This record gives sequence, structure tokens and C-alpha cells, in this order.
Amino acid sequence: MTPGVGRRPRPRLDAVLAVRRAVRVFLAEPDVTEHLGSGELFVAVSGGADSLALAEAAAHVGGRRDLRVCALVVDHRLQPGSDEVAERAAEEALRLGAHAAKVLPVTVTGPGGPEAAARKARYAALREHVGEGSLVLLGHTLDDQAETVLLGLGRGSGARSLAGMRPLEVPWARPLLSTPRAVTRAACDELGVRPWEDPHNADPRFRRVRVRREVLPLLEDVLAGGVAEALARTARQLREDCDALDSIAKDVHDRAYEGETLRVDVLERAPSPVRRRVLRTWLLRGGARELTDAHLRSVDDLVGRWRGQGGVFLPGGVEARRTHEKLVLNRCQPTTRGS
Ligand SMILES: Nc1ncnc2c1ncn2[C@@H]1O[C@H](COP(=O)(O)OP(=O)(O)OP(=O)(O)O)[C@@H](O)[C@H]1O
Repeated sequence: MTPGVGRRPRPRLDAVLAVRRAVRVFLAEPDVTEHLGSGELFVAVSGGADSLALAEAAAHVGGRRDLRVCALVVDHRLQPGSDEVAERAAEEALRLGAHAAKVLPVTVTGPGGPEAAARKARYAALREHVGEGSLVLLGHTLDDQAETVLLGLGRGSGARSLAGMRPLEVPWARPLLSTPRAVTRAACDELGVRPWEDPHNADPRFRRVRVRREVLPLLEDVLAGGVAEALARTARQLREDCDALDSIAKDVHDRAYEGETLRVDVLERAPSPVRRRVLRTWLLRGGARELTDAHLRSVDDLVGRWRGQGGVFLPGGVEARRTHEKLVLNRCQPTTRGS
């Protein structure tokens, strides 16, 4: 008999192995390991390719580390039949090796449009279910990170938003931020899984969908590839820079803070980007809301471009003013009509 004849070809599992490797490396990070003490690991599963591939990898890697892996599926109850979609996702997660799976139905209400309200309800339900001391793995991929960075860039919303999503923000953990979406899709193919396609993911009314389907492919073409990786790399560098600046700003804030005011002589010695971080923290704690870059620059001018100007009025009903070499915050009285 010819060697090999009659033997079944082994299925290729390259993508499955790549996702497992990403999860294994992530779980071995010391700042992640310290949160695995409960012995339980949760995976948020939407039924899409990313989170199903993640659930399989978590069950495989977690099982070898004596972790009990539990899939959590949030049913937003926004479309008829959403309960069946959620049940199917939970069953699929069990089939892929999760030790347990649970559907969490939520009621989506509140401001900001259905997408934002659904996200808020989803994170609240997940957080409430897992309580303290455990991690919830989320299936955000390299491509999600690239989209987040591009959207932030377009909004001009500053370094913090260009820094993208963090790998670890307890209880949230994102092991797949360096894994392309194409790999999670290929992993599902290799596993024989048919992921659920969220119709919103094809709806061009959502900016993120157009960035995914139109902007990124065009950029990849014009810049000859590697754009998603480059954006994710930029996000990581900016995150590290932001963290360093935040820690310097915290030190300046602690030295400048005196009885709810800020000492101008301490602020003057810090560079403006550090000062604006200090001011942001101080103003938000003092009741200011929805601060823009323009607000922060106006308050910063009380230090960096001082020429005796008056106070700066801010959303949230507060006024920042410089007086006797200190920045002080005054709460403004709401004006009464006719007075
Ligand atoms: N209904 C849900 N229930 C539980 N977790 C969810 C749900 N929707 C999203 N998530 C989690 O948040 C991550 C990112 O969500 P996002 O909406 O970007 O993903 P998706 O495209 O809907 O699904 P997927 O990432 O699984 O392909 C998901 O990978 C998953 O971990």
C-alpha cells in the first residue's frame, strides 16, 4: 500500500492555533494572571466570529490551567427572535468547550441612541453577573482597534482616544487586540462554526461600518497594506505615552492642590499638555462636565497666557478664575428669568 493512502487528511487548524496562542500569551501576562485567582474565567459571546473563536480558545487554554470557563451571552431584546440568537450562541460556546454558558436578558433604555444604550446595558449586565475578582474576555480584534483609532482621529478627540482600547481594564480583558479579524473568521471555518452575522455590521448608516468596509480597504490599497497593524501599533505607543503623562500630571496635581484650589506657581513649571491634564481632573472633580479641548485651553491660559483676564465659564455650572496666585472654582447660581 502506498504510504498515506487510506489515511484521512488531518484538518488544518492554523487559525485556531493562532487564536489559542494569543489567549495563552495574554493569560500568562503577570498583570492578567493576578486576576485569575477565582479559578473562573468569563467570556462575553455575541455569537459573532470573534467571540466564538475566543470562547473556543479560552476553553482550551483555560482548561489546561484549571480555569472554569463560562460564556455569557447578553440578549438585548431589541429584535424579535433575539432570544433564539442568544440561545444558539450559548449552545455553540458549550459545544466549543466552555464549561458553562448563560444568557443574560437586558432591557435597553436611556439616552444616546439604541447602539449606545445597548452597549451600556450589556456592560452593566456583564459586570453585575461576574461581580468582583474575575475577568471577562471580550473579542475585540486588531481590526476593531484600527477602526477605533481612525474614528478617534476623525473626531479630533485627542491622544487618549487615539490610544484605542486597552488590553486590560479590569474586569474587561481583550486578548485578541493583535489578532486580525480574518484569523478569527478562519478559526470559525476550521472549527465548522457558522457565526451569527449581526445585520448592524453591514448597515452603512453606522460610521464604524463605513470605516470598516470603505475607508480601511482604501487605505490598505493606497498605502500598500499593513495599515490595521500600523494603527494598532500607534495606539499602543500613544497609550504608553498617555500613561506616562498621566502619572506626571498626577504628581503635579498633588503638589499644586491646596484646599480645593490649584497653586499657579506649581502649574507654571509644568508644560502645557501636563497642565491641561491636571486641570481636567481638577475641573471634573469640581463639577464641570463635557469638557472640550477649547475649554481646557481657555482655563490653561489663566496660567500660561495670563494678562489679568476674567473667569472661564464651563458646562456643569462652574467658573474657573485666577485670584491671588491660585486657580479657584466658583459654582455659578442659575440665573432666574426676569432678574
Ligand atoms: N450580545 C452580546 N453578548 C455578550 N457579549 C457581547 C455581545 N455583543 C458584543 N459582545 C462582546 O463584545 C465584543 C465586541 O463587540 P462588537 O459589537 O464589536 O462585536 P460583534 O461584531 O457584535 O461580535 P464579535 O466580536 O463576536 O464578532 C464581542 O467580541 C463580545 O466579546
